[in-house]
Amino acid sequence: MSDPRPSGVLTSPAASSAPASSPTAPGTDLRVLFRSQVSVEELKAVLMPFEAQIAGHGSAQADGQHAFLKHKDGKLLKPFQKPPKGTREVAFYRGVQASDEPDDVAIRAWIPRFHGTENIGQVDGLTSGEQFLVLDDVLEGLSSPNIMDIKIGRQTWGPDAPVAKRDHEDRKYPGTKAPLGFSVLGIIIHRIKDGHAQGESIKYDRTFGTSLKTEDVQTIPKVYFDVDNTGLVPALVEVVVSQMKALLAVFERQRKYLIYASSILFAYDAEVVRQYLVDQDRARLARGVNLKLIDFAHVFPSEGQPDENFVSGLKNLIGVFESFLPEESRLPPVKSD
Ligand SMILES: O=P(O)(O)O[C@@H]1[C@@H](OP(=O)(O)O)[C@H](OP(=O)(O)O)[C@H](O)[C@H](OP(=O)(O)O)[C@H]1OP(=O)(O)O
Ligand SMILES: Nc1ncnc2c1ncn2[C@@H]1O[C@H](COP(=O)(O)OP(=O)(O)O)[C@@H](O)[C@H]1O
Repeated sequence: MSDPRPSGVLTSPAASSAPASSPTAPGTDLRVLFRSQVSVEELKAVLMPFEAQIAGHGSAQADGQHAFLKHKDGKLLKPFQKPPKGTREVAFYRGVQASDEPDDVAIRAWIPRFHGTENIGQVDGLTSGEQFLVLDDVLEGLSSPNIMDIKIGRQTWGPDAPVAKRDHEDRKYPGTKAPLGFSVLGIIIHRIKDGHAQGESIKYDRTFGTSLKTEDVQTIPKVYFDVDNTGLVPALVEVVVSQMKALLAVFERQRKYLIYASSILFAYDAEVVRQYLVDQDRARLARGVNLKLIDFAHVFPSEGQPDENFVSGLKNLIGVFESFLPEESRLPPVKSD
């Protein structure tokens, strides 16, 4: 991947959603950092490439340009997509975070915390900046994160999409998108070997998901939980399934949004699984699993309708994971009211 680190900084208070009196100490808060003119070297000392970006614009499996960045303080910088996608995504994060409506409060628990936007650009007198969303990193605190990005929905385009985009999207991931309503964009795992979680990672790029046949969908949990190497750990699958069911319950209830082309980002800590295999501490195992919904470039008002496209895709995905569990460990179905 080419080095996506910026070559300079553009201060842009107008683009930031942070209050003018950001309370964090200088040097630890992005808004403080970007308001003062800092050198390229200072900037490179606090911003790093984000190696765990599976999919999306700027990922290694796309063009590697305009990629996510990781700040030393743990936050992620996601490049702002061209309008209307970037503006829609920012409006969604702001709306959900500012609202007291029950649907928003429920959804808030399932999306990364949003910390406003920032601009980074050239310091050359005539600046041209790149705008970023500042987000919590779903992988924060996981020492050997095993991650998977699954886009939910048979329809992955919004009502504003031209016919060519609809057709192009509808043809992708043929084994899962049309028949089941989800697409595996990629997986990264850290293998547990000789009693420890390895630093080296194994990556499955989008060709895993695009070439997956409908009859082979059980390969998804098999690969993600590295079953050929670790064996099946039913407690781990149970925690993941119970989080998926809790997310499903929120989406069966909510009547505010139609969310197209968003993904569930699955994350668990292979190191925590290794410890679980030694001491069977289920509470710590559960704390080592984190599922969040990401990518809100195609969110539209639902005007009182349920988001059937999202709900049916997620139900099918839960079915795939559940049927991977031994019969006796399957969880009861979620009640929608
Ligand atoms: O080729 P495109 O133009 O449809 O690019 C897709 C992106 O659309 P955009 O260019 O932003 O309108 C598209 O972005 P959106 O979902 O439209 O935001 C995805 O990144 C898609 O990749 P995948 O389906 O997630 O594997 C991208 O698809 P691939 O590049 O993987 O085909
Ligand atoms: N909050 C986050 N925490 C950790 N990783 C993330 C987060 N948001 C996105 N990612 C990573 O970045 C990739 C692309 O994210 P996404 O929001 O889908 O970008 P795009 O809008 O360019 O498609 C995901 O596949 C995931 O690996």
